[in-house]
Formats: sequence, C-alpha cells, structure tokens
Amino acid sequence: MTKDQFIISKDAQATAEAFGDYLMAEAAKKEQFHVALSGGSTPKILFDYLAENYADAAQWQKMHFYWGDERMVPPTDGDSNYKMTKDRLFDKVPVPAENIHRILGEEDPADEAVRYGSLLTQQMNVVNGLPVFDMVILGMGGDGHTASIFPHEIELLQSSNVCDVATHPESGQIRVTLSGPVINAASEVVFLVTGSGKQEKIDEIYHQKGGWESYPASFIKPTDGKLQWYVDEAAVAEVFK
Ligand SMILES: O=C(O)[C@H](O)[C@@H](O)[C@H](O)[C@H](O)COP(=O)(O)O
Repeated sequence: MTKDQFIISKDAQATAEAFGDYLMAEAAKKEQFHVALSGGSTPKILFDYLAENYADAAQWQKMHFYWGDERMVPPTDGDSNYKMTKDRLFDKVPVPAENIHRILGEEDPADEAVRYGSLLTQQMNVVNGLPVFDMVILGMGGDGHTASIFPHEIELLQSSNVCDVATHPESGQIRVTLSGPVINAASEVVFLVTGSGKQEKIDEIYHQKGGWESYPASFIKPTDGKLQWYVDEAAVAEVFK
C-alpha cells in the first residue's frame, strides 16, 4: 500500500463528496456498472450527497446495486443495510427497481448466501469462477473488519464460496457477506473510512505493525484491480507523519 492510494479530504462531508463525484464519474464510463455498497453509518453521508446532487443523473439507469454484506433481518428492520440505502438514496433517485439486488435478509442465511452468490455470477462477468464487480465499496470497523469478514472468522478471506454466512463477534447477529476472493476479484475496491476512531487501525495496516495481521481489511488487495482509500484527515492523522 502506498500513500498515493489515499485520497484525503478535510472532513467526512468532503470525503463523501469527493468519493460521490468519483463514483458517478466512473459509472458514466460504462454501459452497465455493477457496484457493491457497504453498510453501517459511514455511507449515509455519501447517499445523502448523491440524493441531493445527482437526483437526475443519467447514470442511475445503468448502475446495478448490490451489497458487500447484509444483516440477516427483514428489509424493514432498522438494522438492514438495504433499508438504510433505500431511505437515504433509492427513494430519492430514479434507480430502476430491477437494478437493485438486495440480499434477502428475511431468508435462511445459508440458503441466501448460495442464492446471492449464484445471482452475482449471472449478473456480471465471471473470471476464474468469481463475479467481477466494477467497484466494491467497503467500510472498516474499529476492529479492522470489512464487509462482514470479522477477525474471528478471518478464514473467509480465503473462502471458496462467492458469499458466506458470518457472525458479528459481539452481538452474534447473523450476516451474509461477500467472500475475500470475490472482493479481491473486483476491478476496483474503494474503502470509505472517516473519523479518528479508525486512525489507529489504518496506521497499523499501512505500516504493517501491531495487530495488522489479524485485521481482515489488511488483506484486501485486488488481484488485478485498483485499490483506493477515501478518508478524512482525522482517519489518517498520524499515518503519514
Ligand atoms: O454492515 C456493516 O456494518 C458494514 O458493511 C460494515 O462492514 C461497516 O462498513 C463497518 O462496520 C464500518 O461501519 P461504520 O461506517 O458504521 O463505522
């Protein structure tokens, strides 16, 4: 990893705007654009920016939306990554319903992991048995997890599946997640990470020190694709000193 892979903005809003503009510019270049979204709280500011500033963009017609992971709860549940995205973005921009491919949180997790994996291989190009996303957007948890690949299940980085069932280490909440190989097969992976709470982990990952080898985010290295980190100054305060 090198410093030029980091796009650093002054705060979370500026980071969301910089990445939002990049995302829409990349989508404009393709006939179809297959993108996996992250969940949690960080993307909310991105979705608000896109809804406000790209409401009538032509790109929505050709963007296909997936998730890097989902909490296995109904789509109406406050924990649902799909619900968060629908509320903040899809209810405000003209994405065709058929372009939204949610993980069915209300279904049996093991069955859904298989179904979703099969859907992905039908929807996009497949190389060495892996669906190739145009872009996978990831967050990073305070423990160095990404998507729903947590430190205690770090073996999912080498899974032979397209999607796996995962378990949140504290809450025990069941998740479905893209596997490590699928993430690393993407044409581009972008981490969207802001706030001083993530700084220590980014520092350890970048400098390969401390507990970096136990952080799943350390091992996101696209095989042939591009990797960028869209961060704010607080998230990298001590990293490049
Ligand atoms: O379903 C999820 O929770 C996410 O996909 C998860 O991987 C998230 O990106 C990180 O936990 C960071 O979450 P925050 O953005 O809330 O810090």
